[in-house]
Amino acid sequence: MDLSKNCLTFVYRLGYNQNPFFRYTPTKNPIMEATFWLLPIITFLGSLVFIQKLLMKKSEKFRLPPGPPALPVIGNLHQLAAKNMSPHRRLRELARVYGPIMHLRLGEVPTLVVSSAEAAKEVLKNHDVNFANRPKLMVGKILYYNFSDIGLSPYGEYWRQLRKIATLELFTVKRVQSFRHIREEEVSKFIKSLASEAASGSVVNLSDKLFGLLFNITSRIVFSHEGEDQDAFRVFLSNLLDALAGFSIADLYPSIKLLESISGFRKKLQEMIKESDRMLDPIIEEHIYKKRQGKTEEDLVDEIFAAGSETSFSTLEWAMSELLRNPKVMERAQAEVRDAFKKKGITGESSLNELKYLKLVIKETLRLHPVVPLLVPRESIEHCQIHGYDVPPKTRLMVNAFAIATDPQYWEEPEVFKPERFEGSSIDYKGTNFEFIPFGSGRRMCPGIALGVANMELPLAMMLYHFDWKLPAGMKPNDLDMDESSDISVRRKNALRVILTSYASSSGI
Ligand code: HEM
Repeated sequence: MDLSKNCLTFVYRLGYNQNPFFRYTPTKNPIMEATFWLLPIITFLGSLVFIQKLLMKKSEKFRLPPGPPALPVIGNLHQLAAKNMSPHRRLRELARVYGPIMHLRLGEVPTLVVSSAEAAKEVLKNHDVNFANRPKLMVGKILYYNFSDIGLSPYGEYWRQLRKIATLELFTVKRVQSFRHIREEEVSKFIKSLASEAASGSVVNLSDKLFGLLFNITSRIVFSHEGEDQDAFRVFLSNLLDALAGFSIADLYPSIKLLESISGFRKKLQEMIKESDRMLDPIIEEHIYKKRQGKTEEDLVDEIFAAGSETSFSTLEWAMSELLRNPKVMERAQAEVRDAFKKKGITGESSLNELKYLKLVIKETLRLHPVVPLLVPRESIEHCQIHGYDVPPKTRLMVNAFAIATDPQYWEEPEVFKPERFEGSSIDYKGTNFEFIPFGSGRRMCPGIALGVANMELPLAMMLYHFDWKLPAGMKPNDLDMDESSDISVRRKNALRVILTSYASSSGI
C-alpha cells in the first residue's frame, strides 16, 4: 500500500489545498499532515513516553515558560493543528492565553515561541548569539548538501564567511543599483502585457503575472538569464518553503531517523534535488560558459533565487489585494504616483524617491502580511534565561513577527490597513524596532532587504500609474477574500483576479 500517497490524498480531501495555483503540491497544511502521520505510527512512538518522562523529570528543575498542557508523544501538535488555522494565527491565539514567552513541545522538539516586542528584543538582540543557530532541518541536510547555504547553515565560521561575502559583495546598495536596468526592462514588459489584457477587458490573473515578473527579474539577477519553466519552479518553491518550516514529521522527531524514510520526506527532498538540478543545471552551465568568456553581467549566487523571488512576489500580491479592498488608500497612492510622473515624466527608478506614500503602503503590507510570519526557525546554543524563564540548549525558537505586528499594545486598530500610521513615525523594518520585524533582526536577519524592496517599489508604482483597478463580476472591495496559504511563507490562498483599464494619460509604456 502506498501509505504516503494515501495520507496525502486524505489531507488533500480535507480541503487544505484548494488553490488552483499550487494544486500540484499534495498538501498545504504541514501541521495537519504531521498530525495525521502520527495516527498510524503512534503505537510505535508510544515507547518514547517512558524516555520523555525521564527527560521531564530532568527538566523539572528548570523554570520553563508557561504553555498549553502537552500530550505524551505528540506534545502540543494537536493544539497547533486545531481550528485549521495558519500556524502564526494559531500561535497568536495561544500566546494570548499563555503569554508572550511560551513553551511548546512540537513532537519531541522543545520550542520557545516569542510573541511580544520586548521578548523579541531579548532573544534577537540581548541573546542574539545564543539564538543565532538554525535547527538541523532535513531540507538543509539533503537539499542544501549538508547545510552549505547561508539560510540554514549552523552559526559558526562557515556561516560567518558566507554572510560576510553576501553582505559586502552581494547586497550592498551599489550592487542592488547595478540591477536597476533589469528591473526597469522587466517591469516595462510586464506593463505592456497588462496593457494588452486591459485592452481586451478580460479578467486577469494578477497573481500569475506578478509571479512571472518576479521570476524573470530574479532569474536575470541571479543567472543573468531569462526564466524558463516557471510553473515547475513555482511548485518547487512552494515545496521548499514548506520544508523550511520544520513541521515535517522527520523534523519533529529528529532522533527517530527511520521516520526520514518511512514518512517519504527524504524521498520527496531527493526528488526536489533532481527537479532543481533539471531546472538549474543548464542555466548554471551556460552561465559558467559565458562567464569564462566574460559575457555575463554581475550576478548573485543561485541559492538566493528562492529567498528573492517568492517573498517579493507574495508581498506585492498582498499589497495589491489590500489596495483593492481599500479604495481610499488606492486613490491616494495613485494620485501620488500620477502627480510625480506627470511633473517629471516616467524616469524609472529615479522617480521612486518622491513616492513617500507608496513606501508606506509597502511598509503597511509588510506589517499586516509579513510573508515569513514566524521568521526562519532558530535554535538556542546554550542554556539561557529569558525574562526569568529557563531556556535549555537546543530549544527551537519561533518569533511570531505577525503576532507582534498586530498586537494592540503597539498598534492602533491593528487589523486595519492604514499606511498613514507610519506617517511621521520613525518605525522601520531594519531590525531595531522590535514591534515591526518582517525581515527578522540580529545576526541572522534577512540580508536581502534592499533588493527585496527594490523589486517591489517599481512594479507597484508602475501598476498604480498605468491602470485603474477593479474586482471582477461586480465584486465589492470587501468581497475580496484574504485567505492565506498555511505554510511558513504566507501567500494568498486563491489567485488575485482583477479587471484593469488603462489610465487615460498613461503613456511611455
Ligand atoms: C519581501 C522580501 C523579503 C522578506 C519579507 C524576507 C524575510 C526574511 C526573514 C524573516 C528571514 C529570517 C530572518 C531571521 O531569522 O531573523 C530572512 C532570511 C534571509 N533572507 Fe530574506 N526576505 C525578503 C527578501 C529577500 C531577498 C530579496 C533575498 C536575497 C536575494 C533574501 C535572502 C535571505 C537570506 C539569505 C536569509 C538567511 C539569512 C541567514 O540565515 O543568515 N531575502 N528573510
